Amino acid sequence: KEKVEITKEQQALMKIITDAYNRHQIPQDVAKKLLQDQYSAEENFLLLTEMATSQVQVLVEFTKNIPGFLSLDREDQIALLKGSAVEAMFLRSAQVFSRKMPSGHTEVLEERIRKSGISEEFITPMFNFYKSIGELHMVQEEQALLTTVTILTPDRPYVKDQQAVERLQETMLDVLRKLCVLQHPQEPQYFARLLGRLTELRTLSHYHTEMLVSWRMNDHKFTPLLCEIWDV
Ligand SMILES: N#Cc1ccccc1NC(=O)[C@H](C1CCCCC1)n1c(-c2ccc(Cl)cc2)nc2cc(F)c(F)cc21
Repeated sequence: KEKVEITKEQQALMKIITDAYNRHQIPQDVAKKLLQDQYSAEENFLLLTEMATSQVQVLVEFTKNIPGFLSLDREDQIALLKGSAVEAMFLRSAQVFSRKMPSGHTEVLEERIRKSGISEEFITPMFNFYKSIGELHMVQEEQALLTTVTILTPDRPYVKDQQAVERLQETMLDVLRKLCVLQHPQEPQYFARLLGRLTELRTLSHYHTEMLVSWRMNDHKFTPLLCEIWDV
């Protein structure tokens, strides 16, 4: 049984990424708002576009702290951001949903989201994903590294130097793999399960345009940044 050991450099890398991930989070907590009041479909849609817009802004700031990201070709940096923004948003939403809350709060939050204006057909796949993320009980380092691995996906549209992105992603995957073995020694398949969630995440993200345009209201307004990032 080979001894899994995180090197000093990998330890430093993990700290940089986890600190940046925690630093670059949206200030106002959307879960708290949703738990406090019930909003109309219009108000919820506006809240979503505000959350998503600031989520993209914090994502840009976060990527600047990924060692090696700024050394990538500038256009490839943009392609990676554009290609991962929706997945990062659902990953963040899943992590918000999976947070430990006082008893009964998760149920209220789920109910509020079910009634927020999202079309029925997307509710089940979305909550299936959220619950499968919750079951993993990720530590914050795993959450930060999983988001980083998602951003560093080489086969996003328009990425020119895929090898450079692949090298960076492999560096992060190696740290994540070791961390999973050390954090979940009783579950050798944990790392594989974690990566399996990224497949579910990509599938869910394919629905995002449909989810937005089918929000139960008329006249869906988007911010210019969201028009850039979302295919709306
Ligand atoms: N965007 C975004 C975002 C960024 C950071 C943190 C949470 C975010 N998510 C959000 O604000 C939305 C709210 C926005 C108001 C109306 C109800 C959903 N959201 C989503 C959800 C994101 C997208 C799409 Cl199409 C459907 C749903 N799944 C959530 C799960 C949670 F537990 C949670 F609290 C909030 C959640």
